[in-house]
Amino acid sequence: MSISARLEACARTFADGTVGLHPTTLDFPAGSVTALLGPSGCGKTTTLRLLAGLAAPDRGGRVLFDGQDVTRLPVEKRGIGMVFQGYALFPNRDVAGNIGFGLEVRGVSRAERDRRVAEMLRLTRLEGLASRRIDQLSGGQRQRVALARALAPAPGLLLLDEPFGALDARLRDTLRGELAALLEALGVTAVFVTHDQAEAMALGRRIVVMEAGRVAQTGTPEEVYRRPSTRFVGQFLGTLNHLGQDRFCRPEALRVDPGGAIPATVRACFFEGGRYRVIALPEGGDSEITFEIAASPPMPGSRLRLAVEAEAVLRLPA
Ligand SMILES: Nc1ncnc2c1ncn2[C@@H]1O[C@H](COP(=O)(O)OP(=O)(O)OP(=O)(O)O)[C@@H](O)[C@H]1O
Repeated sequence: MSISARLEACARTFADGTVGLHPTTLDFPAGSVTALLGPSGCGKTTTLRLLAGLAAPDRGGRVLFDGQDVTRLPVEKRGIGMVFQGYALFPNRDVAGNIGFGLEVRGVSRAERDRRVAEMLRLTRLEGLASRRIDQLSGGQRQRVALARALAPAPGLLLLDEPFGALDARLRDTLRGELAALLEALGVTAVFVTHDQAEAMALGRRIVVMEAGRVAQTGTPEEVYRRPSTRFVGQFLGTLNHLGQDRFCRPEALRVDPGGAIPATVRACFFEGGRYRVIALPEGGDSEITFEIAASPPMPGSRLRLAVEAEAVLRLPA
């Protein structure tokens, strides 16, 4: 059964006076998948640790699970699953032994444990590897074992800290897709930390963008990408073209148009598989802008005119 979680006026100040998180209230509805996204040091891990019970909020802050105050409940009593960086699997246990660990600790019967482990092996596509030792697995397989181990006791809340951080780009893509499908199938409330905007968009039904220990914006991937509330959020979620003053737009809002209002000189053009990405310098402007075209790449040095969709212009304060 998935649970709802809430951080209420939670702040976290460290012994040396560093503020990891300013007072923050955040809701994680039952069954939701939320990405905590932001640059290094913005407070993502601190937020996750407060949910986990690995850190306590400053006075006045409360952590609620299904409306119940769990602020003082230790991590092992919170009924959560965790996949943290480094995932620390037990090297002296095989795959099945790792996955079944949490169930063993809880005193689950042997038969039920075997049934649950088999189900997890199937869900994480590790069938056939049950009796392999951890050091005989690839990075991606280890990551799946860590996930299966966290999910085996059917936690109400799953917390993941940069779960795919150590893996190469292709494997990350594959695992991301698998994790999205798995979370959907299990309906578990999940919160994961990432500094990778593509990962946040691919996995999170909801993104919480953080900046300097505060929540900068919360919304669906589409909302935060298309309607960023600040320049920081806009820039963090992808390319943001500066059109002058407080006007900005995404690359896809620009198109080549002989009658367009923006004359520009092409600086560079990159083939990106399905399309070309073009960098150009607007006449009289000092910041380059980026747009995309499907065919007929322009030569560097050539001049063209660009039109911008009026509805797609973003007005963002500095
Ligand atoms: N034990 C600590 N003592 C003092 N400051 C700390 C401590 N732990 C974290 N911080 C500081 O709190 C801030 C938030 O840290 P946090 O680990 O939450 O960031 P993060 O967004 O997860 O970063 P990263 O992506 O680099 O892991 C940072 O400025 C960090 O240096």
